[in-house]
Amino acid sequence: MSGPFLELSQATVWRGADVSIPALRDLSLVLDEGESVAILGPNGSGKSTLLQLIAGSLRIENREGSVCRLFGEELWDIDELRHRIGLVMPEEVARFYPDELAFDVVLSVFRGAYGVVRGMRFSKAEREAASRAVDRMGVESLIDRGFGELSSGERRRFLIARALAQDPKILVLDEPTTALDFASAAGLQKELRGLLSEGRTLVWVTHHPGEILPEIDRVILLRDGRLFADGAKRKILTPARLRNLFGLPLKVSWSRGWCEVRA
Ligand SMILES: Nc1ncnc2c1ncn2[C@@H]1O[C@H](COP(=O)(O)OP(=O)(O)OP(=O)(O)O)[C@@H](O)[C@H]1O
Repeated sequence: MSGPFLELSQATVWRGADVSIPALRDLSLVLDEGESVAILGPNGSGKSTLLQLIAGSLRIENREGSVCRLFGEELWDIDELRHRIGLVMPEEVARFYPDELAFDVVLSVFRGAYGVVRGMRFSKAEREAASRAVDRMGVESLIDRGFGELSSGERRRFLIARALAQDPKILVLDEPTTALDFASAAGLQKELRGLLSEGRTLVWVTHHPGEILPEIDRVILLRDGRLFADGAKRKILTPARLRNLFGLPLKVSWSRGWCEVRA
């Protein structure tokens, strides 16, 4: 372990002007570098909001006793943070023009931009780092294709390559296997296990407990923007707790570190 990269204490986050309920409420949580974690919860429970807090792109309500520290700092430089934390969110796909070259999508991370990099200069080191990340995700044959021409799974791989190009130690993934077919999801899981074995830390939001990799032991459950449970997955993912969380009876079984949940 190398110390906390996120420290939240009584953190509340409001999103949107006309809302009466915060997206996260009084959340207290510590995430340590070296400890990967899966985050689960019903729709609207605040999972993506928490990821954006981790990536430094949202702020908490300024209240006495409320704290949000990233790498021990309450003020951070977003460019520096991007080198340390790679964020992949499904809605990023829509931020790129369909005719953007897939390789340019990867390069855009070095300028904190979403595409439109034609005309920008990149150093040899940046191009090489982008190529390494693309190779890593197995999409090198597609680099000259338009981003909009790619399948969902291919686009997802390019977005992960984009996040990896800056070699972050922490990778934050919002539902990375959504819309992927069985083989693509399994292939991506294999790549992500490889990243874990290199000592990277994954923060993985998922709707499916069955996707939680055996290497990831800690599970955080959110409900209505609050912390519902946090701990070792075998203690947390029990039928009683999941019934409480999702409001329906569920069966839970385990096999070699994988969890299966059925209605
Ligand atoms: N840009 C926004 N403006 C206003 N409210 C928002 C915005 N984004 C999210 N919210 C609200 O914040 C709350 C938490 O949303 P969030 O996206 O974090 O939940 P989630 O657990 O990731 O949901 P899902 O599983 O559906 O992706 C929800 O009530 C949502 O409506």
